[in-house]
Amino acid sequence: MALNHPSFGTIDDNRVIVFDTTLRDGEQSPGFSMNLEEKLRMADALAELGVDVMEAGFPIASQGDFESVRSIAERFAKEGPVVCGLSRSAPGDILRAAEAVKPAARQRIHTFLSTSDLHMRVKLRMSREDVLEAISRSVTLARDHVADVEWSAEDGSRTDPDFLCRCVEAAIRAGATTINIPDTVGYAVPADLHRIFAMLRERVPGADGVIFSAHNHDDLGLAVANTLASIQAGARQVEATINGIGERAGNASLEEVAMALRTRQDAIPFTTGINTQNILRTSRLLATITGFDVQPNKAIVGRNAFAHESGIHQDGVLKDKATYEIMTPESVGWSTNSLVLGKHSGRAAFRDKLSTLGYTLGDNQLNDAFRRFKDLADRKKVVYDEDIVALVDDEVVRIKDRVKLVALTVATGLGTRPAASLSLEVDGELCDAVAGGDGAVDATFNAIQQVVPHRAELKLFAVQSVTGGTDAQARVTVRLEEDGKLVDGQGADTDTIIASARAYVHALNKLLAKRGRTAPPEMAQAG
Ligand SMILES: CC(=O)SCCNC(=O)CCNC(=O)[C@H](O)C(C)(C)COP(=O)(O)OP(=O)(O)OC[C@H]1O[C@@H](n2cnc3c(N)ncnc32)[C@H](O)[C@@H]1OP(=O)(O)O
Ligand SMILES: CC(C)C(=O)C(=O)O
Repeated sequence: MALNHPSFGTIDDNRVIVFDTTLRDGEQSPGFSMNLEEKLRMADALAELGVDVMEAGFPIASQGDFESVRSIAERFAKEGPVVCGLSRSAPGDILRAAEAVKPAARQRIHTFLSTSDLHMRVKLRMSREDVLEAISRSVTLARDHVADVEWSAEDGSRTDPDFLCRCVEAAIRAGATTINIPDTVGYAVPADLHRIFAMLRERVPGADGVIFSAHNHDDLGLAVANTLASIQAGARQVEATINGIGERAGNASLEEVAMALRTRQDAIPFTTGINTQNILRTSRLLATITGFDVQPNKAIVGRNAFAHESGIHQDGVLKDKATYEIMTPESVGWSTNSLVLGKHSGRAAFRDKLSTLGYTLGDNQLNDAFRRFKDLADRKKVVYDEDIVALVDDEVVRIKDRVKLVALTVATGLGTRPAASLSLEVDGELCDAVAGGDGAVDATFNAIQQVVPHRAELKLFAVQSVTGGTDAQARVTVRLEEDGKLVDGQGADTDTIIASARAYVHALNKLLAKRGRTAPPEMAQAG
């Protein structure tokens, strides 16, 4: 049956109202306090996102909170979401909330009181009868000020079912238009909430004239699942926060609930007014304002939510995105998905990355470059595009080399003379050498010179870091001069000494090429 609501008029049967509480429960996350200007920026973003109700704060909490709610209410004085202020059942709280939300075109007072035996006995020190009376008084007072009143049974999911029915009945009789049953401590499992909402709708007189609302905390990681179960049992308002922020482990994440509904229309056929393309932007704004980034694996808005690293997935996505993406990245505001190259990647993604970087390699070159890429990925946490460019440039120039670096070990330390032991393949023949030097690089170059004696002088030795971090690749340039001919060699590796050896060998290969491809390199005795 379509409902008639003071703020929304007739609400379609399959429409779920999104009640955003980022600025109230979200702000209860330790360290997430926002100042007035930040709250206003967030409020604008939430309005653009399309939330139906914005819980702007808890006006009695402080002068600052009152002014934030009041300013947000002024911001939406002509149109915009319903602006809501939270209050305990105390008259002072309710009057303060009423004053704060007053400028808004559509105003709501949200008043709450604990109903579980534990909370009533220990925290409130009130009897059941006291609580029932306080519910009637507080909701009546709130209704004297606004037409749209939400009442919440704090710790509702742990409340005795019969008593919960009596509390909800009292709130409806006093004029509440929305009844919220919070899982305040994140204790419930989906079946619990399903049972509670089904029970209230069946047993409480007047239940069909109000909106039931779900407000779930994530202490067991079930906030979103519990919210979806509540909808399936008849809740038509969901309370949620951007990035799932909120008291302790947080609240149900708004973006996850909205996208679960949109993606699984077949299972939960309900709609929201959320403009999903704004989700990422809103999430990022909140992270910027609070200084807390979401974790990379966070659903929908985490850096990895649409990133694929493993070869089998990347191959699938390149063939058809639907193989591993259940929604499009564009639908929530990402410009595209991403294939991240790492040690689990395969040739398909590597080839695709090379082609976006402008390289077309033959099969042999590709295989050699891929082997080196895997080797690099084993040693380096993140393989950036710059790493691939360095690696492929290195591979491409090396493909016809006559001298190849096969193995290198360097021993160095305080108080010992560095020694390098290496193996080179020269025109297909394996040659070993051991040499000392005035440093690890010097020893390495001396060992190379033992295998391939030459008259060339070292003119330049330059080391550059390809990316940041201690696991970054070093790109080394070596310049040699022989008989007035200058050659530059490049080498890249996460190990600076290996990169140096590669660069030196590369320069030597160029010298050999300049001497003429038929002339054999002067080779020392293998050994
Ligand atoms: C489940 C939730 O998220 S509820 C919202 C939680 N958010 C907040 O608490 C943030 C804002 N809170 C505050 O700024 C302060 O706690 C205030 C201003 C509300 C109250 O501050 P104080 O008066 O110093 O009280 P204090 O916070 O120490 O204790 C809370 C009091 O409220 C009472 N109380 C708690 N819930 C309710 C309620 N729904 N209705 C009436 N009284 C309540 C408690 O029993 C306690 O009363 P007591 O002092 O007589 O024992
Ligand atoms: C005030 C209520 C809705 C609340 O935040 C809770 O119970 O978690």
